[in-house]
Amino acid sequence: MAETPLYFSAADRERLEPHLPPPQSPSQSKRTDSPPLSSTLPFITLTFATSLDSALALGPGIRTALSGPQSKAMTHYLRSRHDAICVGVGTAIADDPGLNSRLADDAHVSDVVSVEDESSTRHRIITHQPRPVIIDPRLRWDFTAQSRVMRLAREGKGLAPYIVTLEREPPVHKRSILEGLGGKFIVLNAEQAHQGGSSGTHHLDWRVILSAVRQEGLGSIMIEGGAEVINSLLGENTNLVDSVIVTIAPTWLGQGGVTVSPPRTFGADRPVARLSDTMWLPLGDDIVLCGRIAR
Ligand SMILES: NC(=O)C1=CN([C@@H]2O[C@H](COP(=O)(O)OP(=O)(O)OC[C@H]3O[C@@H](n4cnc5c(N)ncnc54)[C@H](O)[C@@H]3O)[C@@H](O)[C@H]2O)C=CC1
Ligand SMILES: Nc1nc(O)c(N)c(N[C@@H]2O[C@H](COP(=O)(O)O)[C@@H](O)[C@H]2O)n1
Repeated sequence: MAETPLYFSAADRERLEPHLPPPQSPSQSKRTDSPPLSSTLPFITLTFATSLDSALALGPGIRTALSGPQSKAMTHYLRSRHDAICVGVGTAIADDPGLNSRLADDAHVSDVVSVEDESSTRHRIITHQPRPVIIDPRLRWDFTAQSRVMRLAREGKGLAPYIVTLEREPPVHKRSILEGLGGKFIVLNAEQAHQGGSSGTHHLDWRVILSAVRQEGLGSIMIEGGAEVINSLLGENTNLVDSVIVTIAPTWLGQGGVTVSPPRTFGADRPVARLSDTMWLPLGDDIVLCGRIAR
């Protein structure tokens, strides 16, 4: 079924600009005073949609629409303004996500081409697509050529993922699907990647993950989720985060949801993290909160 076109106005783009990475191509932004990209890490935007009770989804494995059409368009604009889009394997398994930008072309996006899908229907799409990056240390995601992100890559509407893993020898048939579409496995060195040097856990040092992303030539990354990813970045890795953009939907999902609530890294008497330089952008029924982690 055809999706409603996603439009994001020029005025709202201007308001978001101070919270976005430096533009990489002329069509991505009008901003010209951008600082140079860090050489070792990409610009990192943490972004997700939450309910009023801090839930990302109704429950584990349940794909849950929180964003309305306007804030969804904002997210797809963000996708068009980053080189990469990252989710944990839990999200890849639960959602079978597309992880592309499906923003409708308009006067403000010049990177537009016309493509034909498998049913010979023509679509106009933007050509700057983010590279999906899936964090999957033990290769739990049993993707196929029909997984949504692979189909979109095949149709020229998105890019095939880079899968960050510790598994040195990913299955040959998986490698062939991935590489046939332009994706790849990024195999990390287990000794370097384990936080605290303990290779008994599957918890990897975000700095190592993100350096590997940067080494692929990706200068900016939006990290969308899910809960485990967001909680670990807000809990003990806030120093890595350049910008936070949260869509708040006026709904309560109720108990049992997949929630954002980072661990108390500084003890029980201090907040874990707080935003400064905040900007609130109402979009339809939702509100989008932008800010930086207060240092
Ligand atoms: N509302 C929203 O904006 C979003 C909602 N979601 C929802 O979140 C849910 C999935 O969340 P979770 O189950 O928490 O899964 P998740 O997507 O956070 O993935 C967790 C898994 O990723 C891997 N991982 C993450 N960080 C790692 C690290 N530092 N080192 C090594 N491995 C790491 C591990 O294998 C871990 O089990 C889904 O229901 C999805 O729909 C996901 C993204 C955005
Ligand atoms: N911004 C936002 N709003 C919601 O309501 C959501 N459920 C999500 N989820 C994230 O978007 C991914 C799905 O993307 P596709 O539409 O399949 O491209 C999902 O996997 C979450 O990362 N985000």
